[in-house]
Formats: sequence, C-alpha cells, structure tokens
Amino acid sequence: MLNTSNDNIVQTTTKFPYRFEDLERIAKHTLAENVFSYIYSGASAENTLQKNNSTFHKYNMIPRLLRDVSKIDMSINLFGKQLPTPLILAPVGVLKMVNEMGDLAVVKAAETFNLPFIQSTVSSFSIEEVSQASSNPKWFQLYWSKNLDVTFNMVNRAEQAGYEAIVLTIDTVTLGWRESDLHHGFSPLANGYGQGIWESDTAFLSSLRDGSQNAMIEGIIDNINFPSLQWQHIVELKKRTHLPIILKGILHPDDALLALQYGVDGIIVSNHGGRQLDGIIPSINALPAIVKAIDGKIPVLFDSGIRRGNDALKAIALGADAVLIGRPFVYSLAIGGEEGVRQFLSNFIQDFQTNMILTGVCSIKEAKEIHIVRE
Ligand SMILES: Cc1cc2nc3c(=O)[nH]c(=O)nc-3n(C[C@H](O)[C@H](O)[C@H](O)COP(=O)(O)O)c2cc1C
Ligand SMILES: CCCCCCC(=O)C(=O)O
Repeated sequence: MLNTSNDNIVQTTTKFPYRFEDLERIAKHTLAENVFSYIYSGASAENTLQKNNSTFHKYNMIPRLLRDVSKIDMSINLFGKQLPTPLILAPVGVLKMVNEMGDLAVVKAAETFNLPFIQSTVSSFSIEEVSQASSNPKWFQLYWSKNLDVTFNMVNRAEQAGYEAIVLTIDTVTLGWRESDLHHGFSPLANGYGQGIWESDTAFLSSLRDGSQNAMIEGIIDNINFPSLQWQHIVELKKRTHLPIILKGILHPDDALLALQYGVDGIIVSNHGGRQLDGIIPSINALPAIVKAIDGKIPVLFDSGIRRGNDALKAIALGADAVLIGRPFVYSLAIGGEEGVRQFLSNFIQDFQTNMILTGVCSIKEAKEIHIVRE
C-alpha cells in the first residue's frame, strides 16, 4: 500500500518536468525528428489522437468535502494479485530507439513502485532479459503471428519466465495509415530495435529464407500482419496457456460481450493511442458503455490519453479497474533514461494521490463512486 507518507516517493534532486506538455516538448528536442514523430503521431488526420486527450476535459468530477482523507489506499487486486496502485505501463515497442537501455530502464523504474510492466512483442530485448532485470509483475503483449509455432513459442517463453498475463492486442491486425511515418519513410523496425524477442526465437528464425537483418524485419512485419485474426483464435490461445488472457483494443460493448463469451479474463478499452484507426471514438467515451456491459464480471482496463493523475482518476470514476500509461513514460525515457521514468512515475503517483484526497476518496473502490458529469 502506498500512503501519504510513503518511502517510495522519489526525492527530486534535479529539476524534472512535471507537466506532460513539457515532457513532450523536451523529448521533441532530444530525439531525432522521425523517431519523435513515430512516438507522437497518430493515424490519418490524427483526429482521434487529438480527441483522446481533449475529451478528458469534458468529464468533470464533483468532489466530496469534509471526509477523513488522511489515509489513502491506492491498492487494487487484479487477477488475484495485490498491486499498490491501479497504474500499469502500456506495451510500447522498439524502446531502444529512445534510449539504449530501452525496456530494461523502464522495467527497473517501474520496479521502484511495483508497477506491472507489459513487454511488447516488438521489444528491444528478449523476454528472458527483461524478466531478469527486475522483480515487479510482468505481462506479455502478444502480436499474433500467422506462424502458430512462433505465437505459442512466445507465449511459452513468457510463461516460463514467470510473466503473469498475456495481453493480446487485437486492433493491429495491420499497421494503421500513419502519414507521418510514411512521409519520413520511417519503419520502426528498420533500425533493428524491435526484434529482441524474435532474434532468439528458433521457430521464427528457422522460418526465414536467410538470416539477414532485412529478412528478419520482413519476417516480423509479415508475421504480425494478420487480418484473419478472429474470435476462434482466442479459443486456441486459451488451450495453450493458463495465464489470464486480456484483450487490448476493445471499443464496442458488443465486442466486450463477445470477449466475455469467449472466456477472456480481462479487456483493455483502447484505441491504441489513436495510432491505428482515425475517426473513431475517443477511448474515454467508449469506457462507460463497456463498463456497463461487462457489469463487473471481468476487469476493465483503460488506455489512450492518460497524461496525468487527474486523467487516471477520471477513468476510474468512469468504471476502469486500472489504467495504462503510454506516451508520457516514453518521453520521460527519452529525457532522463531510467531515472527520468522513475521521476515521472513518482510524480504521477503523487499527483494521482493528491487528486484522490481532494475528491474526498480514500480507496479505489470509493474512487469508482466519484460523481462525474459530462459537459
Ligand atoms: C511508440 C509507441 C509504440 C507502441 N507499441 C505498442 C506495441 O508494441 N504493442 C501494443 O499493443 N501497443 C503499442 N502501443 C500502444 C500503447 O500500448 C497504448 O495503447 C497507447 O500508447 C495509449 O495511448 P497514449 O500513449 O496516448 O495514452 C504503442 C504506442 C506508442 C506511442
Ligand atoms: C511493423 C511494426 C509494428 C510496430 C508496432 C508497434 C505499435 O504497436 C505501434 O503502435 O507503433
């Protein structure tokens, strides 16, 4: 449990930006233009990307006063595990292009607060390297490969390494129309930073015609371009693992109900940070109807647009059981490496806690009862 006098709060020795807008601005000056643009940008005209953020401002909480908020318990129980806060690090691929230590820096920073880290299929490091780097909970994000040996090999490796859940991303059966990356001629895999898992995957390597870097990149792109992924594959996955299966990318209440029907253990309401399909519902607007449809039967997680503690609390007030943080930790990594991510997370947790105190809630259960109105 983290409380108001917690030892985990990192003391700021150097001035690290507090505002998300500053993180973004400084990262822009720190990173190569095409790398920053890959992280920052969204699909097509980027309307959904913009709305993910601006829509949060349309939801307004109504605080309760004169309640005893001297002890704040931010902990939750998720998939049978006690976690100190409802905050989780979203899966983000190719992190080495931002910082040499990539995933290893992020997972170690997250360990300070015992936050779960979700390792991407296109991670810069292997599952085994990440698993050994820290002791906090780890989940594995799966991009389904059309080569089933490759898919289940990754799942097995995650299981062997002690990962605690499989997050199957279902909104990326082909890569979104990312005009900014097309403009820069930029492929996130081209620099070799997204093959940490695959380069030690014997099933994948043996499927390549030759062992060159280009063949490997083409192989990865080919493998994760899989528009024929469908509900039946969930049945296959369930047979292959006893880890909880979480579907990432649900936006329609009927898909949430199908997820229930197919026996998944959790869902993530997400539009992939506006990076996949433009002109779709901002994630936060999709959340209430999905929470209603799921009706507490499985955990509903949320991402896309979480920038500060205030946003996280709003998502919880709208019914999310936990929230995933994405771009803000990537910018922090760019600016300050492992220590930058640690500072950012420390600030975020304090911000979240301050917001709980001032809305008059002591626990996440109470936070779910916060009255929230939409403009
Ligand atoms: C640079 C970058 C890489 C990402 N890579 C992955 C990935 O490998 N797998 C995945 O499921 N989602 C990936 N995502 C999406 C995030 O998990 C998350 O859904 C998104 O960042 C949420 O939006 P936000 O960062 O604007 O809050 C990536 C996002 C970014 C910004
Ligand atoms: C073919 C490269 C796939 C990278 C996928 C990473 C990701 O999900 C993203 O949003 O970017």
